[in-house]
This record gives sequence, structure tokens and C-alpha cells, in this order.
Amino acid sequence: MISARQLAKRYGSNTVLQGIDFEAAAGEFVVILGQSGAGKSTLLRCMNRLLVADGGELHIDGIDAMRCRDPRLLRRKVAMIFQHHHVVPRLTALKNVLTGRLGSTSVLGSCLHLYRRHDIALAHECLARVGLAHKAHERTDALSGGQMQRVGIARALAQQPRVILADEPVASLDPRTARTVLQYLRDASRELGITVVCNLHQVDYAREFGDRIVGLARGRVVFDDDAQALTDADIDRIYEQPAQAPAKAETNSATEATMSIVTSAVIAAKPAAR
Ligand SMILES: Nc1ncnc2c1ncn2[C@@H]1O[C@H](COP(=O)(O)OP(=O)(O)OP(=O)(O)O)[C@@H](O)[C@H]1O
Repeated sequence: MISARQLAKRYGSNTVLQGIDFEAAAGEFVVILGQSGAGKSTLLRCMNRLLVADGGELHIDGIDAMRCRDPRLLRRKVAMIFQHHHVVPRLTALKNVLTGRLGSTSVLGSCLHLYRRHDIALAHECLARVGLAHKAHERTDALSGGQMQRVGIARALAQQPRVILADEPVASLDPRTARTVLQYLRDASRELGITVVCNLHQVDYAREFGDRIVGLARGRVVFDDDAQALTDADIDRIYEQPAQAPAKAETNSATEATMSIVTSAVIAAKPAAR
């Protein structure tokens, strides 16, 4: 489903991904571990063309992700979930989930929020899948952080993607809520055959929920095996090296907000940043 060969990405003189080889099969739940600045988010952003890699090869479900002329083709297949769920607070949970259908809705329909019956049924189904059927008509600003993140997952599912990229989806949640959210993501990968690539900082969750773990250190893969094979020595290898200073451009969070709502809606047609 995802195949990367010698993927490289620089920001100016800072080479962040130094030749990443990465594979993920359909329905696999792959956790990426690595200390801050290791390049985890950069790798995910290359996978949905928020960024264009500078070198190597990247194919997702048969699409050449680095060279395809229309990133929307890729983004129809790849949904993204961020640490800050970026739901629209004044909209109901259902309407937030329906934004995941905008890419398959006519321009007039999407402007007027006119959705097909089929899309509304699908949105209800996605909310039920994350245990929020009863919250469909509540405004999302009345929901807890964990519930908002579940709305974000439902919105991603409504896109009917082949791949979900989750960038630290539980970083701001308490342990119990975090487990619930990860469980819903894993269920989606197992039951719907969606490939999930999930950046995490918690080794315990990686072991518990991941089928496979990929460890990054300074933009290189230093571990790639079954989650159960991860030893303490491997953890030391992933975390021991000093990381590059995580001084991200401030535009990242605004980009995330836009992409989570609009990417899943597949109307973000602006060229990817280089
Ligand atoms: N937009 C950007 N412009 C310039 N440098 C960036 C940008 N985004 C990330 N970087 C740099 O790239 C490196 C890797 O960052 P990245 O966000 O991919 O790491 P990460 O492993 O996801 O870290 P964290 O766990 O803190 O999110 C860091 O040195 C960071 O400062």
C-alpha cells in the first residue's frame, strides 16, 4: 500500500530525512517512534504531499506521490489526523464528519452544505464506529477533547481512505482516553483494511497497538520490525542520539488545521511546499 525507497527531505541545509526505506501493507497499523526532531512528522507530510520529498521514491496505492500532477488524487486516498483535531467548533459532530465527504460533493452542494442521503448515512455510520452516534447533533465545542479527536477519526473514515496518517493523535489526551482513541484507529485498520501510519511518543502504546514499529533517529530508520520484537536496547537506539532542534515554522499548525478539514474534503488544490 505504501512503499518508500531512499526518501530524502531537506529544509534548507538541514537534511531531515536521510534515505528512508518504508513499507506498509493494506490494513497494517504501523507506529513510528522517534525523539522530537527525528523526522516523523516530515515523513507523514511527504506521504500526503503536504511536502514534496527531494529524493527517492514514494508510491501510495499505485500513485507516484512525488510526481503525480494532481495531489488531490492522492489526498482522496490518504486521510490525515493531527494532534489538535481541528474540528469546526460551531458545527455539529455530524456536519464535521460530513466535511470528509466534500471531495465527493459538487461545489454548489458543498458551499450550501447540501449532502446526499448516502453521505449522511455514511457520516452516521462513521460516528457510530467511534462510539459517538448519540452525539451526532451536538456542537463539537460541547464535546471533550477525546470525543473531538474521535470526531476527527470519523471525519477521516468518512473520506473512505485507503490510508490514514495520524500525527501524534493522542498527545494531548489522558491515558485512558488515549487508549480508546487508539483502539478505534486500530479497529478501523483491522475491520476496514485501512493502512494506518501513526506517530507516537509513547512506547507502551506503540507495543500495545502497533502491528509494526518503525524507529527513526536523525532521519534514518534504526528499527523496523514487529511491535513485539522491540527490545529495551532498540528503544535506547531510537532515543539515545541527540535530536535536531525542533524549530518548526509557525505556519505548520495553520496548515494542519486547513489540511485536516480541507484535505479530507479534497478541495485543497494549492501546490505542495518544497
Ligand atoms: N516547516 C519547517 N521548516 C524548517 N524546518 C522544519 C520544518 N518542519 C520541521 N523542520 C525541522 O525538521 C526536523 C524534523 O522535524 P519533524 O517535525 O519532522 O520531527 P518530529 O520527529 O515529528 O518531531 P516531534 O516529535 O517534535 O513532532 C526538525 O529539525 C525541525 O526543526
